Amino acid sequence: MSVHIGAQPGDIAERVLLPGDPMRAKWIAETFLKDPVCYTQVRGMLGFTGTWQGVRVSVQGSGMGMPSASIYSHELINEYGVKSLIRIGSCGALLDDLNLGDVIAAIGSATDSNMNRARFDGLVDYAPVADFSLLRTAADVADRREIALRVGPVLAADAFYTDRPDLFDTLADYGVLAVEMESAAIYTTAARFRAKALTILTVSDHIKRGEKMDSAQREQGFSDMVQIGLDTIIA
Ligand SMILES: O=P(O)(O)O[C@H]1O[C@H](CO)[C@@H](O)[C@H]1O
Ligand SMILES: O=c1cc[nH]c(=O)[nH]1
Repeated sequence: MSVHIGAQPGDIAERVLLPGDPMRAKWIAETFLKDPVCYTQVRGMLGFTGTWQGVRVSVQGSGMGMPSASIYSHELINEYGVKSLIRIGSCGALLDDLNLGDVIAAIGSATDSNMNRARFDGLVDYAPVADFSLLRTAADVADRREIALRVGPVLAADAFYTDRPDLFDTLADYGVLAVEMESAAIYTTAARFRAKALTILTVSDHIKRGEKMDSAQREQGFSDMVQIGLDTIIA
């Protein structure tokens, strides 16, 4: 058992989906995995292992924000031997041509977090990026499933409630698709410890238009994202 995950060695698969919400982890495990077993309830951050098309896959809640996501990705890789992580998250769209329910793969992750500035003494603006093989597989899977997948950069923000919404317009000018709160930390941790990571997101809110998903849209949109994530992680 690690500090934040109550699993024994071998309980967690080498391939892990990482939703922020532990209840989404439960829903994914119960809806998609065969024979899911809950291996941790520490802090209510649920984790499950089952199989998808005969391959062992785990689904682990990672919480909200980069400190939390860093803890779970660090322990999964370093204490449980996890090799591939795919974040399965919700996001707020910044571009006009994105709509609720659209699915995004984050090729890179700009961030206002200070974590990487501290790592590099403020001397380098490290660029957290997706693993290319996972990204290419996700694009192929989405094509095969006839799900439109928008690939581009996102912002991993420290604050959900921001005092600087004007920065979203500037980021949109630079082609940043959406805002969420974990991808930069997961990409950085995976790079540091030689694991593969990808972030797939469903647009749950439109920042400029003030739109929000209702529960039915959320479920259908999240199903598309989860199926891309599962097919990608077992490839
Ligand atoms: O839906 P999840 O995966 O939690 O992701 C998004 O939702 C949370 C904010 O509501 C943040 O964690 C953000 O990144
Ligand atoms: O971080 C997030 C996630 C969903 N929606 C947002 O507006 N922000």
